[in-house]
Amino acid sequence: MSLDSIPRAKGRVPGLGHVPRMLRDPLGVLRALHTEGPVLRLDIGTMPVVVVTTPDTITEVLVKKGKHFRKGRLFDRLRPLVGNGIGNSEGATHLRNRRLIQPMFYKERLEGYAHVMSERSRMLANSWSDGQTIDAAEVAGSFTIETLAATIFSADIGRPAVESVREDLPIILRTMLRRALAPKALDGLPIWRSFDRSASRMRAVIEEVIATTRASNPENRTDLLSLLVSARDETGAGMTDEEVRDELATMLFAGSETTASTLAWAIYHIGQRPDVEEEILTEIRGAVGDRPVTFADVRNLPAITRVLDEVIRLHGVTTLMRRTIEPVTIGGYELPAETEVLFSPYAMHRDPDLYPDPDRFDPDRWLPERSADRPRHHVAPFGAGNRKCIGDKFAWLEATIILATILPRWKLRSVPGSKPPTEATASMAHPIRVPMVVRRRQDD
Ligand code: HEM
Repeated sequence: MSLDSIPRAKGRVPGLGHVPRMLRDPLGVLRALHTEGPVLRLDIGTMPVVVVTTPDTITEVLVKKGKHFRKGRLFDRLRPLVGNGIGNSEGATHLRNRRLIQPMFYKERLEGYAHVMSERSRMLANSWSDGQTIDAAEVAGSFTIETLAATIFSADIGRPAVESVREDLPIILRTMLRRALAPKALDGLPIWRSFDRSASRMRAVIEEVIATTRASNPENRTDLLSLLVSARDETGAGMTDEEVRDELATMLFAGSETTASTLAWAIYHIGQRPDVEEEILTEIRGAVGDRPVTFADVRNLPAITRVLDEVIRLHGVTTLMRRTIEPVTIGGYELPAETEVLFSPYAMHRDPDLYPDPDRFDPDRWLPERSADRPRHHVAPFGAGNRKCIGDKFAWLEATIILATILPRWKLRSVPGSKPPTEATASMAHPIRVPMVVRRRQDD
């Protein structure tokens, strides 16, 4: 069994395969592949990767034939950071640890995190001055990293971890995707050293905080780390320090850039669309008024949810991968064991066959009357199947609370003359800079 029958993607260079094309314009290539066929072969150096581009073939990989797959190369190469956390572990270990972690995202926990999110959103809103220019990408980046760290680590003992996360995580995120896609032969390059240094520093600091938490009555605390340290499986066994460290690093990695990018794009798009902004403000006035936004308010703010759903359609996760563990047929092609498979939620969500006028920001696509007939598997910003995102509700909660807190106080508009933000490729198609001017609303 070989991959020879699968059509090759365009733009292959002898020896390097499609790497030059991918590194030059990764997002453009991912989108272009959707016009080349449902199943394609891409060569990363000499390693073949099968790309699946349609909702049906992606669902085959993630759900219908999911048991024939493991996580692939992209995730292997994240091990220096996330070890064997649930994003990376497999089989019984994944199942056990996912079950132990899941309760941390139950409603009663989210209610508690919502307090932290709401308080931090008010602090942010109070920190601006009228007429100030901010970079919404930077603001969203620090806000989500610090809020995640504040919900993960208890405030008193987690400070060193929060500091390290704030310094090191952005360095790691900047280098991550390129490192994952570059051939292994390039591993020794000095450009990766900052990734390795930051990853090991962050892991060392997290280890220290775990030790302090274990020694400090974690049963009486409600932060995520204390919950992880106290969690027990059905045999009564808990997680080792190493497991806890890997799960924390996984949450920090999986939960920060993703949410930050969504938030920054939401602020940008709302600033471009006064009609959408007005709809949101009317809703906030009716549902929340002047008091702090709570967990219970979020379901009464559907106009914000529609904006977030549209933002994640336009600017979502760029690349995910799997590896076959045994021969399996996908899209009519037989893939042998150990085949690397790649797919892009970003490119799928911009496919004009699925979303007419795909580059247009149109939150009304998500109105019940316009989305009711859309097949569920055409929408996969958080993945699907047993590896679906565990933090989707956390992310939407945080983004909704911050938007509902800042928008009634501040009007945010792009700096006059500034160009639309460029999409950079990390795990998300995140905006590089989003310069915005903030104006106090009562001065309108
Ligand atoms: C806009 C925000 C987010 C997006 C778009 C997003 C997207 C995703 C996607 C697509 C996956 C599936 C990966 C795969 O199939 O290979 C995933 C998994 C995961 N996400 Fe998220 N995520 C977001 C926020 C978060 C947050 C806030 C957290 C934690 C606090 C989180 C934690 C995780 C974890 C632990 C996994 C691995 C789950 C497993 O393999 O069992 N994510 N995420």
